Amino acid sequence: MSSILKVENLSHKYSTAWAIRDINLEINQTGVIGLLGSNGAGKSTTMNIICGVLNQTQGNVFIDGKDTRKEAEAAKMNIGFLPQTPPLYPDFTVNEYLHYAADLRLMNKNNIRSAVAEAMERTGISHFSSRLINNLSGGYKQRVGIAQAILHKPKLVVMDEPTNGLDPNQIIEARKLIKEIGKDHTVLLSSHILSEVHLLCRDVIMIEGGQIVFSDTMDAFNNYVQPGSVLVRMENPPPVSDLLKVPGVSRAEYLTEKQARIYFEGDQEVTENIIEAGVQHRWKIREVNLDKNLLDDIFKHLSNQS
Ligand SMILES: Nc1ncnc2c1ncn2[C@@H]1O[C@H](COP(=O)(O)OP(=O)(O)OP(=O)(O)O)[C@@H](O)[C@H]1O
Repeated sequence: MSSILKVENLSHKYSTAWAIRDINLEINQTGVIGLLGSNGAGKSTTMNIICGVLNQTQGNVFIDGKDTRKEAEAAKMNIGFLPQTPPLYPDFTVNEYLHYAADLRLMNKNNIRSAVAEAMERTGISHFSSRLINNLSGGYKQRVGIAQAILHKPKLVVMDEPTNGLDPNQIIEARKLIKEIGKDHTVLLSSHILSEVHLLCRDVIMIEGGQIVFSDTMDAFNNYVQPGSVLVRMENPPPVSDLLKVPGVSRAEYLTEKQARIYFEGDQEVTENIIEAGVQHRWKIREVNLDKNLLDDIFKHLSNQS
């Protein structure tokens, strides 16, 4: 049987500089696979090539055994793509837009109506089907973006930083939906947020400087990475004693008036606990990030090993 995704010696050069070099990957199962890397690591370039939006300089991509260059149409039947900026038309209603997306995918006309209804149902947007996309919140716009990516039931769904720009509540909802979609699709999700990859992914591929520096299961990754702290920025910051009440938090300190460094041990769900406590107690969390220095250390550590 063909792999769902196979990438062979993929390299890409923008004008003179190589953005990615010799990327090799093979994915055979459903589930969420994280493509983790810092800004500029080469995630979007890799994803854009996989999805046929960008032509590679060298190498091959096969989706369900179909070469994306030689059999582009057949390969695209099994790809759903949510780019960093979802390709939405603000003047369309949700229903019109999804019908249009189905047409673009050359779906059988007889199946479109039921496929659109199913995708809306799955992403929780059926009640907004007649609403103009322009009038939706960021979180709902993202759901429409996800709906267009799963409309034709592709084997592979590629999502480029899907929680970027969402508020903490919307992030929780989007992650739930992505996890759900991973149950019966292969989802390749890029992120520079380590805690997000921890929460969602079964396997992780780490890319740095355009090259893969790690590719294995989440469990194997955890042996390398012991995230010990997150940085949390809040509009309405509580006293340290309240932060310590969040399950899993071992220590907390304020770096500035509104930014705390929160330490934890072992529990990968702790960022979710912090976000939930923030919503409950109205701390108005604006940002939750793994300590940037720590992430850089991990990249350095992994890069040196390869
Ligand atoms: N259109 C372009 N022209 C020239 N260089 C580019 C272009 N797009 C990306 N690059 C460069 O290629 C490298 C990889 O960028 P890419 O956008 O793939 O990284 P990324 O991991 O997705 O980063 P981010 O999280 O910031 O989107 C970077 O050095 C970037 O500056």
